[in-house]
Amino acid sequence: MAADDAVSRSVPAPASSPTIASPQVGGLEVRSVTKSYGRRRVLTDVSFHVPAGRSLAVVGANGCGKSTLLKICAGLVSPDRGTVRVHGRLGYCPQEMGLDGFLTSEDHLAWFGRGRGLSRRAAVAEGSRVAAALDWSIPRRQQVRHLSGGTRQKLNVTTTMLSDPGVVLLDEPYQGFDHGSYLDFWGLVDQWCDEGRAVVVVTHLLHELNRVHDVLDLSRTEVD
Ligand SMILES: Nc1ncnc2c1ncn2[C@@H]1O[C@H](COP(=O)(O)OP(=O)(O)OP(=O)(O)O)[C@@H](O)[C@H]1O
Repeated sequence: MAADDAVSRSVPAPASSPTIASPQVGGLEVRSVTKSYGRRRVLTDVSFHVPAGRSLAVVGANGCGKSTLLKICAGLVSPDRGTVRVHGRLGYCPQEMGLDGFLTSEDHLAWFGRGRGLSRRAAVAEGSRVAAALDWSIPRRQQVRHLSGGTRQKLNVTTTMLSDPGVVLLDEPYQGFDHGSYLDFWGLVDQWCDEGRAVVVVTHLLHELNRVHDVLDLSRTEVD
């Protein structure tokens, strides 16, 4: 594989301190990414750049490759060609939630927080701040399988932010949110940009495109 074809990402050293760090400044550069599944070409020569403090919405018809593109950016799927460069720590909020129904929300925060060296108490405190911004008060003992779908999705977003990512990848993250939480979510995107993060949101909601800085329409593969 030629150097230019490799997926490269900068991986930060593990946090040595359990204290809460200041927000990461991040950026994402995608160049000429092409991907097929078998004979089916899903992405052709996709390029874009999300600098620190900017947000990008990825839109397009069902099956045009939005989730595949995000998985490539997250390093979960390899492109056939092209490069992805991630500056800063990466946070990925997948469409299929990686939650364990028999654990509580606090267990999840402690679990994800360990990746950054946070104590359970610090992880719950930090997670509670994100949750509060989504108008959610984290229940102490309820197992995740007993939460509503929208509430599980809030936990999905909250755990994503526990790594204090510089680059935030969100795949239709507001599914099941009530209207107020949905508006809160877009307010959070603004806040994350103000903090210097680079934010990518896969969305079908075209009337919200004025909430982001840039739009990548995979049906056309151009950045407006
Ligand atoms: N692991 C896989 N193996 C084979 N085909 C796949 C795989 N993952 C996705 N596909 C196919 O690739 C195409 C793009 O899928 P993808 O999920 O990226 O689209 P999408 O734009 O996110 O769709 P949606 O808007 O419905 O969520 C689809 O035709 C899908 O069936």
